[in-house]
Amino acid sequence: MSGVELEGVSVRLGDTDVLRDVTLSLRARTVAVIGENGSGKSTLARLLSGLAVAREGTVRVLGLDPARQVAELRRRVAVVFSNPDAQIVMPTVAEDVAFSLRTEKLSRQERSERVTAALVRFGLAELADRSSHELSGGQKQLLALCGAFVRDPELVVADEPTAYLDAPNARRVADHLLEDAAHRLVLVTHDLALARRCDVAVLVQDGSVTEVGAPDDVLASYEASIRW
Ligand SMILES: Nc1ncnc2c1ncn2[C@@H]1O[C@H](COP(=O)(O)OP(=O)(O)OP(=O)(O)O)[C@@H](O)[C@H]1O
Repeated sequence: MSGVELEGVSVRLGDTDVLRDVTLSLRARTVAVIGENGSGKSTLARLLSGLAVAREGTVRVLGLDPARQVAELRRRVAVVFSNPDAQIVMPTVAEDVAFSLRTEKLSRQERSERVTAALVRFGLAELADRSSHELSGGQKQLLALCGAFVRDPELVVADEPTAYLDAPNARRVADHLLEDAAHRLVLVTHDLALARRCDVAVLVQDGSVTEVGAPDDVLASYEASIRW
């Protein structure tokens, strides 16, 4: 199965080339994307999710062109960003998770079972009937993850998914993302311990991908490059 293939990709936002001439072939199941603030990591995640468009070059995600095959991409790729408010749309927790299944042909019972299993998996079962907009920041992030995972995606693109979470929930989410072999993962993170748990790491510096390889090696280069 193909993963992520970028060839000579540039992305311009406003009058800035935020990504420049990025060529990347990712086949590993779990990939960490690391680098300094403003280096272009989120733009890379948005590119893979079809939310940013390449000005030049070719992008393939699971063999799909994110700019053209949007519906297929939405079906197979789940996206989790650090701000969960942007992803919560329905009044209650259970309704919000069910909303993620709206395009799947399921009986009422199948839908309900899938929602319940996902809520249990993310520790949200007791909050099922709560107002989704009254949750804490961390609970909202768990809900956003729940909505992403209930669709059984082939690839999860996650941008700082543990940013709002306390230590136990961060651990729980990291374990779901990293240890569930059912999906591939591209994980943008500043948490270097988390990056170390991935199969491969990608270092982004000033709009370019400067290193791809074993996390220990890439993290060593990153740490050596930081000017304190
Ligand atoms: N909509 C936009 N218009 C113009 N410039 C933008 C836009 N969005 C981001 N940028 C710029 O693009 C660059 C890369 O931003 P990006 O969010 O991809 O970085 P990042 O590596 O994810 O940073 P962080 O670690 O702080 O989240 C930054 O200089 C940012 O100011």
